[in-house]
Amino acid sequence: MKNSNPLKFKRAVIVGVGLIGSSIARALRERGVVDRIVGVDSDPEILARARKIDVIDDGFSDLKAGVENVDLIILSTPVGALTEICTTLAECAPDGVLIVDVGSVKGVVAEAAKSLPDRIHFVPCHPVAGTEQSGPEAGFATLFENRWCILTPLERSDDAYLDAVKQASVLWTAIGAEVEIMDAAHHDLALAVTSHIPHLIAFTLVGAADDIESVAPGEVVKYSAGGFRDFTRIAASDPVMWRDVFLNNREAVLEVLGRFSEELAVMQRAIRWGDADVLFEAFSRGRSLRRAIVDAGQETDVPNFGRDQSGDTGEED
Ligand SMILES: NC(=O)C1=CN([C@@H]2O[C@H](COP(=O)(O)OP(=O)(O)OC[C@H]3O[C@@H](n4cnc5c(N)ncnc54)[C@H](O)[C@@H]3O)[C@@H](O)[C@H]2O)C=CC1
Ligand SMILES: O=C(O)C(=O)Cc1ccc(O)cc1
Repeated sequence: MKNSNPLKFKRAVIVGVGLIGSSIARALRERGVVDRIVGVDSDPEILARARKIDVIDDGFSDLKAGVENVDLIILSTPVGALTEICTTLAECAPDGVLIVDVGSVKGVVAEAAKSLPDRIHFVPCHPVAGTEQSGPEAGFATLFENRWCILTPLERSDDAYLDAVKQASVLWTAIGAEVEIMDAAHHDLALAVTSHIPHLIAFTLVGAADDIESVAPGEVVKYSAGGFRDFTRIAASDPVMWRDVFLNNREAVLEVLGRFSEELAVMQRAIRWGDADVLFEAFSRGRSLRRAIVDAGQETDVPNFGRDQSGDTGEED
């Protein structure tokens, strides 16, 4: 089933037809990269919904049935499901097939991929693009445009595998992403800083505000200011997906959390003792980093960011 043209696949299967899976399906279709897209999902209702909006041509609850005759497999389930999926694919994936995943953690994916024989080419990937929403209706074709996709190739150096890494890279480029290659451990530490801990802080802050809400009923919602609203958007992210991220990136997250707690203690002390310089210095660093991100064009401009009511993006020109 090997496809000689990296930009044209005959039949792709999306395993997990949610936000990311459906966004990839839409993007692949729009760019003419695949002829036919089938979906596999453990939830039959998701398959029915995805078919209704034409994200997939056909749907299967059974992974074995779904991967028949495919030349591209895209795994877009929560990361906790990947080990079992790989065990199944080891038996039933067609020879020479390219597999990519989209998981937010990569060390665990490399472990899961160890069950696969070398006749199957799995290239772990992480598109660093998304929203707080879930499900097939939430996806959109432009999600990956001008966003990074990090590839963390397995420790294989045979030609067939190196070719698969190139194909994966071309695939992401074809749907608008910029590709970077790094090792899985580095990825997991970097993303703990830039994504996992920020989500943990948002979940914790919003949870704490909800507790305080019971002291002053209605006030958290009534007086929620822009900053808090931004946190609530992030805290609205899928609980299954994020449970799996924290269960599977424990070491890196705990390392970064330790550093964060130290910084928080410094701020606590500065506030207690009225240390204006420490506070000013810390807040200035925050502003500079934000400017660097905006200048690099990495600020997301996706719908439903909860900013449309006031029209205020909180952005400086
Ligand atoms: N949401 C985001 O912003 C981003 C998510 N990711 C990664 O993408 C993956 C998917 O996330 P979303 O699309 O947001 O989730 P989602 O909840 O929208 O979709 C996940 C789908 O997988 C299905 N599923 C769960 N277990 C399954 C199994 N064993 N077999 C088949 N289907 C199964 C669910 O029924 C659901 O339809 C996760 O691994 C996440 O870490 C990566 C980048 C961004
Ligand atoms: O919605 C947001 O702010 C995100 O940060 C989306 C996101 C979630 C998980 C990822 O692995 C990558 C991107």
